[in-house]
Amino acid sequence: MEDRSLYEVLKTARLNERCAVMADVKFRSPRDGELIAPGNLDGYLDALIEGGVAAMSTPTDPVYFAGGIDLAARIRARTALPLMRKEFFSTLSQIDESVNAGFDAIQLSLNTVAPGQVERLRDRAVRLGLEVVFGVHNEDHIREAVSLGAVVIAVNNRDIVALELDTGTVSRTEELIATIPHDVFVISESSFYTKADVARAGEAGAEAVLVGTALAQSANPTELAKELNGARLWPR
Ligand SMILES: O=C(O)c1ccccc1NCC(=O)[C@H](O)[C@H](O)COP(=O)(O)O
Repeated sequence: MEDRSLYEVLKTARLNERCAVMADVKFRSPRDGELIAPGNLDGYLDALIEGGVAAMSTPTDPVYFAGGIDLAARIRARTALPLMRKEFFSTLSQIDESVNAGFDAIQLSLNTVAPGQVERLRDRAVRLGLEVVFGVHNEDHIREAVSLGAVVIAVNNRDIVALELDTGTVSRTEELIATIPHDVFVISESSFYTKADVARAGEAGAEAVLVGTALAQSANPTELAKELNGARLWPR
């Protein structure tokens, strides 16, 4: 029986008072161009695992992020860590596809999912056993996520609607986190480069950070992951 769970990773982080590091396996980004060559994927994943990342995500959008279900399947085959899908979700078939590809969780970013679609997508995901993370970028999104019964909220420090071309930093998480109920786990996403950035997320009370570009651009992703790991998580 599968026991991979992103929720469990976040619960453990809270228990141990240590901010977990999640790796976003992002092949390209609109801001930075190519990040991971598909030919280097297996070695890159092994380096992340050796570095002690607690979970992974991957954007499957082919247009802006050069991702895909085929690449996700390669990630799934290489690691037993919890794996979350990032996508511009709009159809129920994408949810079914996520299960078939072996994802454990999906992120429904409330600024990208069409109004009225969120409940349908969430209900299908829950019914099929996927964990659901609500992606937010402002207080309105947080209110909406809470009203939808969120267990996990991901604060994206950058604006995905602007394809993350903006200059958002962890300060967005610091500003918004007080409006998130204590019993909801928080992932702070995007713009993490240094140990000091992760320390700020931990001090704000985020159970995890999601790191993509910095790991992909690092000459030594294993060492960087180790360096980012272990930040103190302060109670909210
Ligand atoms: O966040 C989404 O909903 C999303 C949907 C489709 C494609 C990509 C998406 N997000 C990408 C990210 O959030 C970032 O890649 C991730 O936080 C890592 O950021 P960084 O460390 O700054 O590369």
